[in-house]
Amino acid sequence: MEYLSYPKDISPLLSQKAFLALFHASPCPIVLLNEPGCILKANEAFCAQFGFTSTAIIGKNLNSLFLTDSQREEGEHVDTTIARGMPVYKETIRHMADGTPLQVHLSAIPIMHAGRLIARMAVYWDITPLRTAERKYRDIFTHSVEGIFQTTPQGRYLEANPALARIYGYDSPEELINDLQDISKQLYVDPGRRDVFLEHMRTRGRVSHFESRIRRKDGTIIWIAEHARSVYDSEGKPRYFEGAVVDITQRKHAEALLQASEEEYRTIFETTGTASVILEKDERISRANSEFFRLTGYGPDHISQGLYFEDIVAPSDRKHILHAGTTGPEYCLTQTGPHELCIRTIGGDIRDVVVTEATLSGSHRKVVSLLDITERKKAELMLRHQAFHDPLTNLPNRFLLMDRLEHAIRRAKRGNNHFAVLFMDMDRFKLINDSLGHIIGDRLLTHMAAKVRSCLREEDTLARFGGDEFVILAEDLRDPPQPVRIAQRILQGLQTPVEVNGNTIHISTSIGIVLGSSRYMRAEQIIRDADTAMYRAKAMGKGCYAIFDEDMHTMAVQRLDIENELRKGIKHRDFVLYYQPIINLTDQSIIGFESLVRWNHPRKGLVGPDEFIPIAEETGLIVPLGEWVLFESCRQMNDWLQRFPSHQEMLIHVNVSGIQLKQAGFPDRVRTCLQTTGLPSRCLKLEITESMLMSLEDRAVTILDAIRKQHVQIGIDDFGTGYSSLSYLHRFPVDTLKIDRSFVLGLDKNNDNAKIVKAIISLAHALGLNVVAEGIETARHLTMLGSMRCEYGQGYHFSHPLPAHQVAGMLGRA
Ligand SMILES: Nc1nc2c(ncn2[C@@H]2O[C@@H]3COP(=O)(O)O[C@H]4[C@@H](O)[C@H](n5cnc6c(=O)[nH]c(N)nc65)O[C@@H]4COP(=O)(O)O[C@H]3[C@H]2O)c(=O)[nH]1
Repeated sequence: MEYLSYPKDISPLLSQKAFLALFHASPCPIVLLNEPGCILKANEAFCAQFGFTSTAIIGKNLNSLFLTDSQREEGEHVDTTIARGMPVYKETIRHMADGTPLQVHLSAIPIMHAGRLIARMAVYWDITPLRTAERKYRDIFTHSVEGIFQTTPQGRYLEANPALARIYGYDSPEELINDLQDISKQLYVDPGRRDVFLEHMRTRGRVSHFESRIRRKDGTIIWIAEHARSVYDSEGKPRYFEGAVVDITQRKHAEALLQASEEEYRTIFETTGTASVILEKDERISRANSEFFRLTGYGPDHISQGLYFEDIVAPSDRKHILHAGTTGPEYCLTQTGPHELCIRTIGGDIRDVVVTEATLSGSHRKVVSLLDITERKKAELMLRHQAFHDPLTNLPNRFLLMDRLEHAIRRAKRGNNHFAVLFMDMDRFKLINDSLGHIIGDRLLTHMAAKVRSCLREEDTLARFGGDEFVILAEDLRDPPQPVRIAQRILQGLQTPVEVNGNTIHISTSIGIVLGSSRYMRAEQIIRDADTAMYRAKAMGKGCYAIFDEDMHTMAVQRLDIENELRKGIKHRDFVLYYQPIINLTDQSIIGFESLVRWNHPRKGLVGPDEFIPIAEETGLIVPLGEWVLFESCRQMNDWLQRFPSHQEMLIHVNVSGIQLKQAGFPDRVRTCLQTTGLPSRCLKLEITESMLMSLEDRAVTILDAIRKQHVQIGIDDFGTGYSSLSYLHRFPVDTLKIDRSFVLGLDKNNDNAKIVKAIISLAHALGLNVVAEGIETARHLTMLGSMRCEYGQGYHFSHPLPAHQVAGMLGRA
């Protein structure tokens, strides 16, 4: 304490100018006290700090001035220490003049002279802000939710706050500091992670967002993010690292989930098979999948340069999207839910797509999917076309024509349409088709279609109605003769022969014309009348036209009546069978009977088959009627066989229509009939007309084979009238030829007929068939046929067709 060893009296010091200047200029509050502790001097800083005036405190005892009762003891302790010549340095509380406590650092220094205390000096330093700040930062350190640490570069903890202990699973920071001796090994899960941390510290002096997996005290693994910096010593060497730690495990889990869902979403987005895009609020495409790029030809570059949904919509469909914003190219899809749209690819191709939109939740963005249905649309169009067009000629078919006709009728009823229907049937088409083959037949139909089309106006409908039938619907006619002029043009146009595969073929058609009138309610009625007129035209000769008139109408009505009555007749079984014997021409014995149906009409009496069989065939009623005839014939023949045992070899010839033959399962029905009636199959012969047989073509062979397998015989009826070539005969599995009665009746008058009959008989024999001659009316017929070696015959010369009971009498006598 030499520097404070002053002369015995302090007064000289107090009067030294230099001391006083220094005393007063000091920013630290200082008081100079005499030995009893009374204030000799107080500097300005003291007065200012504690709120005293210098004059008011000079001479006052400092302890009495400053200390509260509770501080008396402390004051005495300081005094005692000072009295022993020892300085006192301590933090304590001193109160200002107004009583406000201040935290101060007190330096109480004895001033000695010759080993004796002569004065003392007290220096105060207000440390209230310092301690407040310290407390504040300590609080932050202690209560922070982030872990705060100081570690040595070697990997030991110097400091850790409670939050860090909590994050790492320790009960207290102290436990953490004691336990974690080597951060590198004990804390980080991934080997080398601490090295990365140290490398950052070395090169940059800090880390931020340094994310690592760490092992907690209980072994569980969590994710943390560290922010830390190096603190260096005066030589620039790192003294320690300090920083903060945040537990980011939940965020990492959330991120992982998000990433997984993002992955899932991306996979779905990419593999959905549908072109998909994400549209921003302004309809800009911000993302697209590879299917979109494949469909549209656009690529990722177009997206990044700014591609709007409108850019891919075909101009024709842009009206379906609506200008939605006021600034920028903002467009939005106007429809929600799946809807069809045409898009234009980068190459300019137009494709049909089904658009489906979904708004992404919580945003204005949308996912728009475009399902390419171009091929499906094409297929639909094709199917629609096929459904309404004939594949051979590409003309409208029956359905389309009927639809247009219904429409024409409705317009006519409103009074703004005069129309006509022309029904055409190619003459002799069947003959040509059968003799020259289908390919040529098809070529002729195509030729006819083109020829007729060229005779019509653009707006007229020409339809292929089926087979060789064509129908024209001519609308908005100016005058009644116009359809006639159309018919004449067609007939004239067809006069030029057609060259097909080296064949020169003359074709013609018969045309039935119906003028549209208000009495027609339905398209079928018009077609029916046009068909009737066409038959009239055919009857007039080939290449004619006929206009449907009232007579025809009457006939058509009569025909309709017959159809209705026939229906009833079948229901009521108003039919009877007559039987005409078939004779062995050599010994004139009866070898069997042909069953011939008659209609026992309630008003007209017995009606012959020519009057109703054609109508039954047209309407399909021949099927139930024919079934009855077959059953009744077999039943009757079996009855005779039972009653007349000497006639065991008799056959029953039953006429079968081609319509019946075409019915699925006809051979099975024959078998059932034989089983039900008990007639032996060898006693049944089915007669099919030559023309029916030809129309069945190859199918006939299969059906007849199935019938013959049951040992039922087959005969060709009306042979010679069906335009068939004799050379076709060998193709059909038949047993008998029946020469049409027109040839037999003319035998004695026409030498040509005799030649034909002779040729037919020889051919039949050559093919192993037997022959039945129909229509033997005279003994001369019989003689001639005998000389031609015809085995069998039937006709009025032997017997008219007879009712069953008369046949029984005949058999009884024979
Ligand atoms: N001028 C003349 N005619 C003779 C003579 N002998 C027989 N006839 C007639 O010639 C027809 C022979 O029958 P079809 O050629 O099978 O011709 C039959 C056959 O094609 C058809 N038909 C008759 N019954 C049936 C049947 O049950 N089903 C089918 N699908 N058609 C039948 O009706 C046609 C006509 O039968 P019908 O009027 O009974 O006429 C019978 C018969 O009465 C004769 O010496 N001179």
